[in-house]
Amino acid sequence: IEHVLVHYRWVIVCLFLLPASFLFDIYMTLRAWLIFKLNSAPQQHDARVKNVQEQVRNFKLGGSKMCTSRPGWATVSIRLGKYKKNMKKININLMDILEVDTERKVVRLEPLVTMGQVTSLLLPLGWTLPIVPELDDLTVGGLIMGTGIETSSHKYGLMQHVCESYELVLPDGSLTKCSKCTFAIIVFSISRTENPDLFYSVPWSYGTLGFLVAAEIRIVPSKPFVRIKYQPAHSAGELVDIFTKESKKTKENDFVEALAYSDEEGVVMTGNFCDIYEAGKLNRIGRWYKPWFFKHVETKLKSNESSVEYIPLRDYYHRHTRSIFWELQDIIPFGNNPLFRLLVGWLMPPKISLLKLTQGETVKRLYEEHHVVQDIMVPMKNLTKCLQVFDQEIKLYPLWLCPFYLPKDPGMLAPPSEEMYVDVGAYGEPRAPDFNNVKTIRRIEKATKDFNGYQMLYADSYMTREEFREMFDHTLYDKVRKSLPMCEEAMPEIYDKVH
Ligand SMILES: Cc1cc2nc3c(=O)[nH]c(=O)nc-3n(C[C@H](O)[C@H](O)[C@H](O)COP(=O)(O)OP(=O)(O)OC[C@H]3O[C@@H](n4cnc5c(N)ncnc54)[C@H](O)[C@@H]3O)c2cc1C
Ligand SMILES: NC(=O)C1=CN([C@@H]2O[C@H](COP(=O)(O)OP(=O)(O)OC[C@H]3O[C@@H](n4cnc5c(N)ncnc54)[C@H](OP(=O)(O)O)[C@@H]3O)[C@@H](O)[C@H]2O)C=CC1
Ligand SMILES: CC(C)=CCC[C@@H](C)[C@H]1CC[C@@]2(C)C3=C(CC[C@]12C)[C@@]1(C)CC[C@H](O)C(C)(C)[C@@H]1CC3
Repeated sequence: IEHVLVHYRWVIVCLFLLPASFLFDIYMTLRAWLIFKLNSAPQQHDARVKNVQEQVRNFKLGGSKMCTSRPGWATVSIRLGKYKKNMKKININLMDILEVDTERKVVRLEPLVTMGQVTSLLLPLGWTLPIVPELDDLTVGGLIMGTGIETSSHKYGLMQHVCESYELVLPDGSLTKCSKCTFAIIVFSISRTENPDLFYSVPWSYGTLGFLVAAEIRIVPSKPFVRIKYQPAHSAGELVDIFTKESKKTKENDFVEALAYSDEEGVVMTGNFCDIYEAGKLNRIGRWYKPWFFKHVETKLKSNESSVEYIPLRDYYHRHTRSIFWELQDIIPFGNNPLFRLLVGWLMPPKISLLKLTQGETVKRLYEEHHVVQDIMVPMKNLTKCLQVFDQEIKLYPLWLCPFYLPKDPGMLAPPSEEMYVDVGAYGEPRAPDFNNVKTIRRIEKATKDFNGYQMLYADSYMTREEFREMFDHTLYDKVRKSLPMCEEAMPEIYDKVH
């Protein structure tokens, strides 16, 4: 049965999930279109927020705590969110783009707006978010309460570093706005002044301080294409050298990313916005019949020379969406076959939420035992050692390498000094002979802590509460939880949601 479930999962996926994903997308597109034509989103926002406040005010203290009502299967994470079972679920039905203000260079978004929605709206206007995490279905709320990273992060940092303000319904039902500025502004019905402590403790808080109802995120001008340069490397030293050097060029490179295909080979990609492309070098990698991006990049290893291509901006942002990084090859083994792409490619990828909903206990257990999904964020100077640990412990390729700048802001991440970090992402089936899910991941978590690094918390974490508190600085978080009325009684702690 296990063999059939794993090797023939594609039958269910191709016959049922792909058409279902397609119908769901049509529904969402029609809905967004209708809302914009009726121009109703901004007017309905205040009423919807009042509804969230009412639900929170109706919560009775004692025993259970509060979380959002978003079902576990709908989220972009490995978790099913079992903690939600016994909690009071607050329905946050806020999924619209409220305002695009090109003068102040900010966009005001509701928490269920997805990255796919943002790029289809902003790019035609010539604007973009400084950081656009690449999976279409990632939401603003999840990326702010968790974290978000992209290949422009070497310039801008993480999602939290490009946010201007958050509007939250607090555990006592009051509405507040917080931002990093220290001067007081009173906006509409929002009665409190800006609260920088709250602002800095929201990222990585996983919805344990209150409910996000809107956020202002910076926007930057965009251009229609990305000029991308592929630099193949044929030793680990060369890969780390080129990657480190390119990540430091924050002015010259708009995007930096690398894929390591083995312990000795990888390709570093640097990208720049541009208005026009050279004839014959345009590659619309987002088209349904094109090869999966990571397979396309792998072909660059055949040569020692670097090469250049032009990719439409939206195709670039969502370059890993069609193959769900490299996860889809395990689910539909022939998904990258040219004939399959030509005939069925336009239905791809299946929605992650539908895959989760239909996966069943056995597949879930098999994934838990024989699959790794981890993103580890370490200082760039420790990258070589980190790659060695990954090779020894899990031997899983490709690895995703994404640089990001980490300032020394207050909050959960307290790096010893501000510096360039790198996110090392491992997604797939490990080939290390001694792999044991819990033991191996615990060893990787320990190494991460020794490197002054952080584990991304959408994935499985096996740290004890003490280890978790050593990795993430809870000083400000604890202070804010104490100061917010009813917070400690009504909201769970981060650890209780993510461990
Ligand atoms: C509040 C608001 C104000 C705007 N103001 C201007 C303006 O002043 N000048 C200007 O040139 N453009 C403005 N736009 C952007 C405008 O939506 C785009 O130009 C858009 O692409 C219009 O073309 P369309 O109606 O054919 O697009 P559509 O096909 O209707 O939309 C394009 C994509 O945008 C997304 N989308 C559209 N509306 C919404 C919404 N309300 N919530 C969430 N997602 C949505 C959808 O995902 C869709 O796929 C504004 C958008 C909004 C939401
Ligand atoms: N490139 C990248 O940066 C990528 C990032 N990710 C990760 O994926 C996750 C995002 O996935 P997504 O499905 O969008 O989010 P989720 O629904 O998984 O939400 C993540 C957390 O944010 C909380 N949250 C979400 N919305 C609100 C809100 N309005 N108010 C209060 N709390 C809220 C949730 O709380 P609750 O538990 O109460 O529901 C949950 O704990 C992030 O953790 C991100 O780090 C994944 C892939 C790529
Ligand atoms: C920081 C970055 C770039 C993170 C990328 C993370 C992705 C690779 C993760 C996020 C959600 C994720 C864990 C998921 C899966 C693969 C890896 C994903 C896509 C899959 C699709 C694997 C197959 C599983 O049966 C199941 C459907 C449950 C999950 C769903 C979530």
